[in-house]
Amino acid sequence: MAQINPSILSADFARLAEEAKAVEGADWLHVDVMDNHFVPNLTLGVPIVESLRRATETPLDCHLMIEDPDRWAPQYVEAGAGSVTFHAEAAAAPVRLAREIRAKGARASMALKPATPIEPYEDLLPELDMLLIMTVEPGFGGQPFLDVMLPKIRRTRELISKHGLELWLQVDGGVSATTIERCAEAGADVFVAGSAVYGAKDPADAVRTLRSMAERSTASAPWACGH
Ligand SMILES: O=C(CO)[C@H](O)[C@H](O)COP(=O)(O)O
Repeated sequence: MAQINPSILSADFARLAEEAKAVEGADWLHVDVMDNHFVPNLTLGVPIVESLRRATETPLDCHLMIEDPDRWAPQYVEAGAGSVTFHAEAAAAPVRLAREIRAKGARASMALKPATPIEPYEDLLPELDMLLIMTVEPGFGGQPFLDVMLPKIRRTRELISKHGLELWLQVDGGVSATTIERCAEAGADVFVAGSAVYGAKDPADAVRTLRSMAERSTASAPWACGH
């Protein structure tokens, strides 16, 4: 089943609780944590995640675009995140960190920037619940989708199938009604959408539309059966 995770990076930060409620019905709320070091932008941290946890029933999918995730990621689990994504380029000990996130009770996920290949991480995949392939350079919403990432999505789906893993494959960046079908056909099953959801007149309806487009595109994919 396709999952749609609205990215609060495109929400109105002065009304975060209302903006979170506006997309109830989404699978997860994608929370973009940026430290102005790993990426050239600054957003929010642990206290706001704690507040969001109280403001919505939707589980929180925290994407840490930060340096030193080995130190900070466990605090996001304690703050109430149901899934925590750290970047492969930033983690000093990704296996140890994934195990710690899981041991604390959240789903462990690792992200790859566009220029980072999947192949060196093949042996780590069983340690993860989700792999995030960035389809823009991380840091800002509203950027155009990088379709040169489609082969990497395909290769990652093949590795997941080869190893028989129950790993979710998330894409983030430029996902919209014009790009989601290509991502789904390539093998993604979790879709982060910022401007395509919060830029819509009815964000909840945008979530439903994106989900049905993705589901139609993957209905006959062998890896999607029973998903
Ligand atoms: O991680 C991100 C940027 O680093 C955002 O989640 C992403 O860009 C979503 O915004 P949009 O759908 O508008 O591209």
